[in-house]
Amino acid sequence: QKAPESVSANDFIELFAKLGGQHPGMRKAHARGVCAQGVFKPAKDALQYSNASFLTQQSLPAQVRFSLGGPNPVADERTPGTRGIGIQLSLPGGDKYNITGNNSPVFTGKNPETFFGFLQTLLPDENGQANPAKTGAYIAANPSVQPALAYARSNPAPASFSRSDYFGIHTFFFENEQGEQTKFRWHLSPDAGVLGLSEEESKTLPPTFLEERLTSELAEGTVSFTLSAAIGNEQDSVIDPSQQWPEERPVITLGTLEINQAGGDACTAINFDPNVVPSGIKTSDDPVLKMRSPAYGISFGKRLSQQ
Ligand code: HEM
Repeated sequence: QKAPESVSANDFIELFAKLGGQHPGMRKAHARGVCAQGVFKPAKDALQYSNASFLTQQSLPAQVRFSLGGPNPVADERTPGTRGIGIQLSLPGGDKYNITGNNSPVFTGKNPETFFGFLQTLLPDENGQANPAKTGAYIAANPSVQPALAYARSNPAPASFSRSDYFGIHTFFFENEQGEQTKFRWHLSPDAGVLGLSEEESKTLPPTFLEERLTSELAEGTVSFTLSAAIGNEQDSVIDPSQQWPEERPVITLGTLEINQAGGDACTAINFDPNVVPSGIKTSDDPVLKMRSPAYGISFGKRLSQQ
């Protein structure tokens, strides 16, 4: 029932394989997904907090990947659970800004150890069976996993990648000319509105429908999202991704993401590590955010060499 004292990025990669099998050449998490391309049009609101030069641009090219959480490359898309987005903006001068989030505002645990301990309870027992009692006991003993699990229970499977919210979860900072920092958490919301899949509709769909649905939506027009940022207060946690900030925080618009094409493999060679940020944006010391760099790096290296 206790989280391990320490875990490494490689421990995660090995645990993902134990939970979901070996899938050479695939991402070790969020294995199922679809590439997309579009443009990001920055809004000017954040210029009051940040000297990030990309905010003054009209439009930036965006490489995108929508995905399902977990290591299973043929995961059933009709079931509720994690959906993700990776966005890589290319800035003038060659810098990149990676914006990678999930359809939950909170993470399953206050640190990598707590998340790891939770995942370990999902491994089959010596008799090859799942042990929900073990998972239940762990959840009770580790309250920081509870908000994310509660959110997941109330969140139906999205009807489309274009009809889900995505959240950055971690705290980041805007930084201005004087080096002053303002903490924020980002949220990407679909301009067509959030829409969950009804049970009835899910019965009529094949296990994989999200790529085709996105492609047909794009045949009819652009799919767009608004990226916004909640501005944190003194007391809002910087390092704990399991704690949601209060709803009433002021929100500013960062820009609009317009997707205009999907499919292909342009995103295969992209590592959407969210620690890659341009000047004017800073990462926080959230230990989960920090763990993502080495974990994504290992997965990226392995999958590009067909491991
Ligand atoms: C300890 C915590 C975490 C670990 C160990 C982890 C691990 C991984 C790994 C290994 C990949 C595959 C990377 C690649 O091969 O390119 C991945 C992808 C991804 N992760 Fe995480 N992750 C963690 C936390 C998070 C959090 C907090 C979020 C959401 C805010 C998130 C969202 C995503 C998304 C959206 C992708 C897919 C990116 C793509 O399409 O390439 N992960 N993660």
